[in-house]
Parts: sequence; structure tokens; C-alpha cells
Amino acid sequence: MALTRSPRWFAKGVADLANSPWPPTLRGRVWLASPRLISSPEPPTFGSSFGVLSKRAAAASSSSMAVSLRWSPGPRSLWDEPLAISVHGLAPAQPVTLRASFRDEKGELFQASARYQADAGGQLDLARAPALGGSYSGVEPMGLFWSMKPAKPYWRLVKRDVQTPFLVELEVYDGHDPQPTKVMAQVVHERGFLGPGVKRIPVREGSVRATLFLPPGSGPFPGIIDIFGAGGGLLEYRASLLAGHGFAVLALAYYAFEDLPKDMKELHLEYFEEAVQYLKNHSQVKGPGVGLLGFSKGGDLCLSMASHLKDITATVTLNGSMANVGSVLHYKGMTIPPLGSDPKRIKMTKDGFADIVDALNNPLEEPNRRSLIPVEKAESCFLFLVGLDDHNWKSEFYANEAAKLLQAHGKKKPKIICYPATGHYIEPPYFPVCPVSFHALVGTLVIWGGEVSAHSMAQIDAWKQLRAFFHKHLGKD
Ligand SMILES: CCCCCCCCCCCC(=O)SCCNC(=O)CCNC(=O)[C@H](O)C(C)(C)COP(=O)(O)OP(=O)(O)OC[C@H]1O[C@@H](n2cnc3c(N)ncnc32)[C@H](O)[C@@H]1OP(=O)(O)O
Repeated sequence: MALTRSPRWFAKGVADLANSPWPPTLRGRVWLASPRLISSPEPPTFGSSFGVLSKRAAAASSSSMAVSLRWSPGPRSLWDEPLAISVHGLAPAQPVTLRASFRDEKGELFQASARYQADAGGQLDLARAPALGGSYSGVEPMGLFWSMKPAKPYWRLVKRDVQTPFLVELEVYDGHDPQPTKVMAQVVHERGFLGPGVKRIPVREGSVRATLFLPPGSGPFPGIIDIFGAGGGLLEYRASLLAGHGFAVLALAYYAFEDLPKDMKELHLEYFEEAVQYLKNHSQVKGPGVGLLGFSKGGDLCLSMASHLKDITATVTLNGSMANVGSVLHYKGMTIPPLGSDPKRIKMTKDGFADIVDALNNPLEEPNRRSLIPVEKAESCFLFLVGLDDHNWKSEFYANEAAKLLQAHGKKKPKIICYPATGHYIEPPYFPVCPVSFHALVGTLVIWGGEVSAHSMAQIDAWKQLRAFFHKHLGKD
């Protein structure tokens, strides 16, 4: 039996299919609105983002009205893209519950839900309608994403393979029951990390272990090196998303990856210098200088790179430190010891988690000054993005002291943007906030800080700010 569809609806789906920039295999899947439209056992795959009822739910649905759930851009989007989400075909003022969920690559579930009420016309537009409770409240067009929580405690969202999307399922349930059962519409949407035409190039040049992401087109593109914090391995997701905004981005590993050192006890700046040279010399990277983006320990590494290496034009840190932390840093015979700490200053929260915010020594006091990073030697301009509720360390203090050091030596004033109620893990937009998780360097569960809503808004703004800063100082592609 052929599928029967309302011509307009079907044509839209097919049109999306034709225009969709994504290869057919990556197109969103849709389920049908009601039994009368279902004839194939397999839900069809369309380029459209019209998503409605699964076959199972269709059988349960009493309404013959097709409830449709739509979001744009469709058929898939990138993780850092906002979505316009709406529901159509409801009864006037009908109470409904929306639920979003997906599983990460380790199979761990992330989910959020919120209660809404349709308008007089039976429509629900998340850009206008307030959530009445659940994972969030108020008018929050992307609340279903940023408010998601893992079912597994102390679990962080980490995208390990940027070549595959997360399949996010969005469901509309009838009513506001705490555990609603009647599904009225359902759609699976693909949230990717590699934009159309972005190339992913593994880099094994000399001792450099990295992945280069190039935007579509011939370039040359402004180049950025992206460095994560303590944890090891090679995390690519921030670089791959940033490449979607016109930058050539090198996600750089520096320990616990392939033949790199197994731990970060001893790091050599020559390794990072080799990475800068690789990126600078790439035919599709626009010189003369490159940008650096560092999060946490990656932030202090970027400051050390900017201070000691040539051709660093723009440096952005996300909750970085202005002292060398967690490893001995060597460069051309020079040795910078790690900033000391005192375990006695680790506090325990009432829930039994470690709060390490005061554990590090003050880098301005002797003998800790030997761990200070000589940012005054840098030619780079700086943007320090700071979470004011960072519980990993005193990010605001470090940013302000680094600014004083720079200005005391006649350097340009760095831009400092502080985000209230924002914790340590400032990730790309719409990453669920992780309040507590395992700290690779401390070896236990720590609190990272951050109030969910404020931290989520900070992630959206920080992403905008760093992109604008790099475009301003490195040029546009
Ligand atoms: C005196 C004190 C002074 C303290 C003074 C303070 C000094 C702070 C200095 C450092 C500041 C920072 O950088 S703070 C950290 C910033 N973090 C980052 O930038 C992220 C860096 N990368 C990572 O976290 C890692 O690469 C991962 C977790 C993404 C993947 O690493 P991996 O090595 O593949 O992980 P894996 O083997 O699977 O698991 C290793 C362990 O990591 C944890 N883990 C793994 N995946 C996850 C996950 N999604 N969510 C939560 N936890 C996870 C588990 O506990 C797991 O143990 P098990 O369950 O398998 O047994």
C-alpha cells in the first residue's frame, strides 16, 4: 500500500528533502500523524522536520485530528543552533506536556520536559508560550535542550564522535499528568556537530596529535587552536562546531592520547609551538597569526603559549588561570612549576562533594609567583570569559590579576566578561549544565558551580562573544 499524504504536506516534506544540505542518510525521521496516514511498517525518512505520531502512539490516539510537531531549521540542525519549535492541531487551550530526550554515545539518557497550554487556535509556539513548570518555566524557546539532565548522576554531556549526530526525540503528551501516557506527536531530530561541508582532518604531523576542522570553501580561513582542560584524550566537539562559523580550528590533544604522555605531570611548550607552526603553515589558514581558545587547564596553557610563542594574535580563555596549574611546564631550558595547593582547603558540601575552589595557593604570594604566567610578554589580545560561580578555581580573580599585569606593562586592556551564577564548565550553547562530576586531576567528584538557567544563558553569550572576538582580531574567512 502506498503512503497517502496530504499533497501540500507531502510536497513540503519532499521539498525539504531536495533542499536539505545533509546527505540522505542524515535526514530527520518523521512519524505520521494518525492511523489513516500510516501504511508502511517503516516510518518514512523525509528531509522535513514535520514530525508527528509514531505508529504505536497513533493506535493510542483517540483524536482523528493530526497533531503535528514542527521545528526549524529542519531536517537536522547543529548542536549550537537555536530551533523554532511549535505544535499544531491541538484543541484550544489544551494542556500538553513536551518532552525531549536522547542518549549519548555511552547510552546514557539525557531528558527534559515541560508543561504548556495550547492557544485558542490549538497552536503552541515555544517562542511565545510560557512553560508552566517542569524542567524550566517561562518563555524559553530552547528550554527543552539546555535544561536536560542525565539520568545517570554526575554525568557530563561529552560528544566523542563529532561525525555522528545525537538523535533527539521530542514528544507531545496530552495533559499535565506527572507521568503522561498519551503521546500525541513525536519526532526524532538530528543534532549534529559537523556542519555541511565542514571537513574533519586527523593530524599526525611530527609530534602533533590533533584534528583539524576546515569550513566549506577554499579559504584561507582564520585559524584557531582549541584546547580542553585536564582529562586527557582528544575532544573535538567545540572545534567542529566553531569550524561551522568560518574558522579553521585545530582540536589539540596534549596527553593521554595515542603516543602522547600518559599524564600531564610534565608538559613541553615546544609541543604546542609545533601545533602553532602546523596551523600557521597550513595552506587554508590565513596568517599571519592564529587564535587560541582554552578552557580550564587549556586556558592556562593558552596564556603560556601567548606569552612565550610568536604569532599568537588573539587568545580567549574560558575559566582559565593566570598561573601554570597541574603540571610542570618546560620551554627552552626554562621550567615553570605548577601552582601549589593545600588539600586542607578543600571543603566538603552538605551533599558530600568536594569544593576545591580554595585549594590552590595564591599565585601572587611568594613562593607561588614562580608559577605565574608572564602574560606581559604576550603580543596577543585577550578575552577572558569568567563564570562567577566557578568552583574549580578563582577564575574572576585570575582574569582581573592578568589584566593588571598586562596593563602594568603597557599592554592592551583585555576584555573580561563575567557571567553571574555560572560555573566552571562553560560549554558550547545548549549543552546541559553539569553541577557535579568526576575531576580527572583531583580524582573525586567535585562541584563545578553554576545555576542551570543562568549558566545556560552564559554558554549562549560566551559562544557569541568568542566568535565575534576571533572574527574581529583574526579576520573573517
Ligand atoms: C588538592 C587539590 C587541588 C586541586 C587544584 C585544582 C586544579 C585544577 C586544574 C585542572 C583544571 C581543569 O582542567 S578542570 C577539568 C576540565 N575538563 C575538561 O576540559 C574536559 C576534559 N576531558 C575529559 O573530561 C575527559 O577527556 C573525558 C571524561 C571527556 C573522557 O576521558 P576518558 O579518559 O575517555 O574517560 P573514560 O576513560 O571514559 O573515563 C574516565 C573517567 O572519567 C569520568 N567520565 C568519563 N566520561 C564522563 C562523562 N561523560 N561524564 C562524567 N564523567 C565522565 C569517569 O569517572 C571515568 O571513570 P570510570 O567511571 O570509567 O571509572
